Amino acid sequence: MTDSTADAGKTTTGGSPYDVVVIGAGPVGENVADRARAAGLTTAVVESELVGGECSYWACMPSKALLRPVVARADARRVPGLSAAVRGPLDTAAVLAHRDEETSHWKDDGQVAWLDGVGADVFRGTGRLTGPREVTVTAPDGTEHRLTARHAVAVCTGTRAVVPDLPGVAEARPWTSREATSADRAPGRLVVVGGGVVGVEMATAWQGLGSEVTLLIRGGGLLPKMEPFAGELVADALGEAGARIRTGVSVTAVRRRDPGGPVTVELDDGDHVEADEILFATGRAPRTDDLGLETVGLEPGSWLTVDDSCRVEGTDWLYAVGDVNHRALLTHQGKYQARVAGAAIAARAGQAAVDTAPWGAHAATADHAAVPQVVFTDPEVASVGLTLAEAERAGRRVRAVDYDLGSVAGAGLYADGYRGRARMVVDLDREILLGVTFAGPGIGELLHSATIAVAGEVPIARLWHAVPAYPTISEVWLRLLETYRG
Ligand SMILES: Cc1cc2nc3c(=O)[nH]c(=O)nc-3n(C[C@H](O)[C@H](O)[C@H](O)COP(=O)(O)OP(=O)(O)OC[C@H]3O[C@@H](n4cnc5c(N)ncnc54)[C@H](O)[C@@H]3O)c2cc1C
Ligand SMILES: NC(=O)c1ccc[n+]([C@@H]2O[C@H](COP(=O)([O-])OP(=O)(O)OC[C@H]3O[C@@H](n4cnc5c(N)ncnc54)[C@H](O)[C@@H]3O)[C@@H](O)[C@H]2O)c1
Repeated sequence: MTDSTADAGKTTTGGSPYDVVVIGAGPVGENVADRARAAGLTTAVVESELVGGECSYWACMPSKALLRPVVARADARRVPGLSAAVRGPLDTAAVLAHRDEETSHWKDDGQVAWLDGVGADVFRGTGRLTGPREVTVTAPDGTEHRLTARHAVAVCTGTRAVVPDLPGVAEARPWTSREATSADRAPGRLVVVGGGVVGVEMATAWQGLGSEVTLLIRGGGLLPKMEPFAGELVADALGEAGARIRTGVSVTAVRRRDPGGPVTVELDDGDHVEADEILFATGRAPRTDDLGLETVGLEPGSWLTVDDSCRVEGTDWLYAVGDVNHRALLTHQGKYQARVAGAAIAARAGQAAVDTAPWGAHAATADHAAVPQVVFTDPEVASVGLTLAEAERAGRRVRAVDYDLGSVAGAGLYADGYRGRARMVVDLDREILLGVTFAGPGIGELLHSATIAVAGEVPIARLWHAVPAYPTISEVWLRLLETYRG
């Protein structure tokens, strides 16, 4: 590992230029560096917090560690002969201790060692663009180090949580996803604002770990970007678990008079809710406000618009990969973009052919057509591609085919009284699938079959020959195809 070594307050210029400089060592920056190194390009990576990024320490990993026992218990409670054995509460302290293990106790030695292993030089500090192909790193001790890039700078700085600017919000010290994933105890009462993925996952986790959760939704339901039945099934299960869900309400003010005391949440219908903590799960903003974008003619604080090779429009050297380009705010999709962008940087550096045609080696085409996502709630929700509403908005001639998952033999064996639903959105002109959504216990691992069908544009006539094993939940594929064929 290389560190910035200049005297405090001084600026030093790095030795020879690197081929590639990556700003941000989250999952995406790590993978851009890996691909660049694999192509033989010298690579520097700049990280201001922990190598591994939001995903490893305050997002995917800790949230799933909190959710796993909650969902496993809900599943077990639906198995005859097992349910009585899992009636009691979870051991919250043990769950939190396991979460701490999964985050390596918020230490990044393992991930730094991995980057060392791929041969990238790691610079600790905040990276800022100070001109074309130039990044200045300010180390924690204030020293500055200037890096130059021969071929590419890749911005992989991710996002931060957005907290609405409401009266009293700063004094109330609300939770964002960071506190919700790293808290060392379950609050007695937790208000969650926002019914997107973070809101429903964290409501599920903390309700299961012993908090009394109230979910405040300004719209009509949960998970508004997905098929409507997904949010309805999750809302039913959250309600049965004891959470309160209030739709059509907005928070107007938050008050916490005593720093150790309760928080009062004022609502636009004149009512209020009292709680011990309030979590704002109200979306994300790009971490580009302090990135020196103005030095290269771009707007500070903006999402970085890129082409399909993840190159920022109007430049031939600047790439923006992962959350920061706003294409698909998911770890696996950002890592896919990193593989594409890394290959494109290497091809352009070597003046080799660049294939940015749809589904080409240097085009992140799946971002438009086949983004998979699993929401790890009870029940799980898994989707890929377009919803019916999205396909209709795009002007496609489509038909939605639905099936009650509870009627599949494998689902009945999985859980007593299994509740769930599946939908495939069929492109009637090409007879391929544009999107698939499953909502039900244990369906997360089913998703990749749908991703292959959608990304592969597998004709329905051929899917008919992909025979699901009996008696698994995946037999829903057969039922969907039979329903389509009438
Ligand atoms: C609660 C929660 C749960 C989630 N769960 C999932 C999930 O289950 N599955 C999934 O696919 N996605 C999930 N996501 C989304 C996922 O976390 C992001 O898509 C992913 O982290 C994006 O990776 P990234 O590398 O683009 O950005 P990040 O992970 O945000 O990493 C960016 C890195 O850049 C660094 N950085 C920022 N600015 C600078 C700078 N100027 N100089 C140097 N370094 C800088 C940051 O410190 C950080 O380490 C979740 C998100 C949240 C909030
Ligand atoms: N399992 C997963 O894959 C997973 C888990 C968590 C997060 N993520 C990703 O992280 C990203 C961020 O998730 P998120 O849930 O923070 O964002 P989101 O955009 O999905 O949801 C935010 C919700 O908050 C609502 N909202 C915004 N401002 C509000 C306000 N002032 N008052 C009330 N409600 C308000 C929005 O209408 C929206 O429904 C998403 O893109 C998501 O895909 C993925």
